[in-house]
Amino acid sequence: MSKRYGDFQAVRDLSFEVEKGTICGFLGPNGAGKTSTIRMILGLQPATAGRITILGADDGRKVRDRIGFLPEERGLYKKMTPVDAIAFFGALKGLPTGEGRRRAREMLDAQGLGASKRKKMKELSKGMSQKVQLIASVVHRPEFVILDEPFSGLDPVNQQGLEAMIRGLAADGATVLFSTHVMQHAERLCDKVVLLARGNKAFEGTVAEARATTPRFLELEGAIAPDQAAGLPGVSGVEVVSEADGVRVLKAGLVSGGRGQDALKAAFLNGLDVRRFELREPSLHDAFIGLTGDNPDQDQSVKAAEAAR
Ligand SMILES: Nc1ncnc2c1ncn2[C@@H]1O[C@H](COP(=O)(O)OP(=O)(O)OP(=O)(O)O)[C@@H](O)[C@H]1O
Repeated sequence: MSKRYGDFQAVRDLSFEVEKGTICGFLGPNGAGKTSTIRMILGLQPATAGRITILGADDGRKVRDRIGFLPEERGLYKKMTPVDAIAFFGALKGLPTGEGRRRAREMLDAQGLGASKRKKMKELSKGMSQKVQLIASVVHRPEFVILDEPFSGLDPVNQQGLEAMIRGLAADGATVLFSTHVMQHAERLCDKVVLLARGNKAFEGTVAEARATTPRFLELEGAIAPDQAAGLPGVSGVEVVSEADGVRVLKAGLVSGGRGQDALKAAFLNGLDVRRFELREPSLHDAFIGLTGDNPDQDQSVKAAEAAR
């Protein structure tokens, strides 16, 4: 599918599949087109071109009661208790209120939020209310769960809690699609990732397959010049990561089949001042940069606005 807003092409010829019962990460910087795509999947906004199939339907609205959605813009009624808020969202999906309240209590207990059951939403911390909102979006036990940037604004402990919740949903048989610009979450959670940059799909496959697209590299630290590192066997492309008082941290790419120990041996024989030497496997973050040339931490809507000016 594709999406245009006036002259601006937000999503271009995007195509991907999410297999039943898997966790799929939809990854890209802010402004890459993730929310636009999710809104098209849900039938909340029309595609400019293309089509989707979700749970056998050609429009997300036709199967809305079988889908759970956590939007990027969050907010639950501040004066409600978590139990009431969760049951309310369940009722919107056809779940009887009594059953919604029963499930809400059970799920809040399971998430360690039992003590907050009688508080008002406005009294909860951001991490707690985000967990409540996730529970509210899945209390009707949807087959397909779509989460837009579920980790944003959470501290590492709450992020871990949320990761565990997402794993639990998949373990219970749900299919999960979540968007994020933080690659580490996807690295830990996903069966599959779809990488999006400036509205274009850059990659679809497993995390291991994504990593394999990017060469391994060496990290060298010491009083070494980039061209000295570039002369080591198996090394291709050297960039300076940092430099202070003549000591540099260098990132040196390894050619396919290049061996770290050959480079280390040569560095030793050449008398290079190497104080730290590490062979690094590329992370998903490295793979994203390698595949797209973009940094996932950089907001692309800003770039898009600049380009339009
Ligand atoms: N209704 C709209 N009208 C015009 N431009 C829009 C509209 N919605 C999104 N855009 C633009 O389309 C691009 C993609 O936005 P989108 O929200 O889909 O990206 P995203 O990857 O979800 O990022 P974020 O996480 O920041 O929402 C951005 O440049 C954004 O400014």
